Amino acid sequence: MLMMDQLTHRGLAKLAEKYGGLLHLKMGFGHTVAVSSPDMAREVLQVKDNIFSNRPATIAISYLTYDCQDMAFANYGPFWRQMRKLCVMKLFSRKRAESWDSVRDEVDSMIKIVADSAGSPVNLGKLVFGLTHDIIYRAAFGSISHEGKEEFIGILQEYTKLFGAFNLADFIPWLGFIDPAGLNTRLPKARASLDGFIDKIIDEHLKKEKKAGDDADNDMVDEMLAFYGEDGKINEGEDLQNVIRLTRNNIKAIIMDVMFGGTETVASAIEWALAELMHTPESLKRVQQELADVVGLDRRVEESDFEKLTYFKCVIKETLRLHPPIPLLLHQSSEATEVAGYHIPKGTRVMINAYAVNRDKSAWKDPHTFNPSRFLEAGAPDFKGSNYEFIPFGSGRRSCPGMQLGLYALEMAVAHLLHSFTWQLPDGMKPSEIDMTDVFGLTAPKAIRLVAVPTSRLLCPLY
Ligand code: HEM
Repeated sequence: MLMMDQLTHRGLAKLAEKYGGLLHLKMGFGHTVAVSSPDMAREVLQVKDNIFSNRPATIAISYLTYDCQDMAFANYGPFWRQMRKLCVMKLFSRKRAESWDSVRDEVDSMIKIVADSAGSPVNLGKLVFGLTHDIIYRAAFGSISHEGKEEFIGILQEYTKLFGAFNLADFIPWLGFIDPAGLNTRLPKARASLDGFIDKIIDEHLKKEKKAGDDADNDMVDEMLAFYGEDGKINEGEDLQNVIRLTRNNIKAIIMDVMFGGTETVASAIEWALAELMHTPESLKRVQQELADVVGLDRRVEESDFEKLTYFKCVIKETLRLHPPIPLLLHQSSEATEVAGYHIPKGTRVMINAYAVNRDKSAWKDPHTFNPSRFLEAGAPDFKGSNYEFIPFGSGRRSCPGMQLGLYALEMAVAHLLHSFTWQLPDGMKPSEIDMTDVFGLTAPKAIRLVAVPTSRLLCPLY
């Protein structure tokens, strides 16, 4: 218990250097195992994927997800399977134009903001966190006016704090009365705020009359309301319309999954990509030269250019390797099993350290150096889930269902910021002086926001 402050992605990576890729920690009454090497990650995420596909839920997570009525925290089983199908086929599907449109529109708005600030320092970190909140808020609720967004972000921030707060009762249940963080009062208050906020949105959507052919404008709440039923039911079967009935709690919990899955992850990756490029000016020069050669300076970059932007794609991969937005993947064993000859009891909490795996020194040359060119080599690993030395989106059953949407937003934002502007550090700061530390939470964003001065680079108007 006295090692709690070492149980971050960095602390566990350090412990793994001493004790190896699989280490056991006994905390209170629970067993925890940390996985830090590609071989061990393969054992857990591929060989024993069926056993390690549950999620550990703390008291706060269970309470805030209405007893795991969502997808991200539901245990593996028929309920999770149908919820995941709903997410993949309906909510995150490329066919649902609203989400992808919201990425394009919000990136456009961001470029306008930056263009208007040309010549002055821009807090890029703050800007891109605002961008991803706007994208996901609009994809979920369809409200272009952003009305109520600030209130909702306040609720999200309290949820993030509550998810991450240390609670002794998670380890020693009968010590729940020792509550220094005030969780026993903060949890009901936070959930009541969310109830008030989303119930209102659901009611508005229920009242809204839909005209035939409106489907292309459906937001995520519309999509889920097509499966709405007061009593709720989830059965096995192929035809989702017949087997799924979602309650309000399901809808609220899934909205929170999307908010947590899709905002900080993408924002921290955008900020890290820009920070790493500014930290290594030769890479920044090379990627901007590629954009100038492939796209030209007389127009803005478009999605159709991406496949020709080979080095740019390597920059995105190298960023996700060094800074996997979710550094620790949390799984739990559903039965007793063995990994590499070691006994793992049923119910063991398993932390797969994507940060340590992506920097494993037997898999990567100079693992801590930002070197996008490593991905130009033939046979370089990809992040689709079958190379266990590179797992920014996880792998197997619980891997990220929002990968396509997340990558789209990440690539659009970084490509536009790099192609449209030249970036300089403020007040004569040197690249080596950029603070490259991170903070540990559900994600691992930059500890100190990146600030840089833009100047327009294009010969055409930006908007
Ligand atoms: C760069 C962007 C993103 C990265 C790097 C990322 C990464 C991940 C990772 C590592 C996991 C956990 C895998 C595991 O436990 O083994 C995950 C799960 C998840 N992600 Fe993403 N994600 C991104 C974007 C998104 C977006 C845009 C959404 C939705 C709009 C999303 C929704 C989810 C959900 C719902 C889960 C839980 C899946 C489950 O438990 O079955 N993610 N993501």
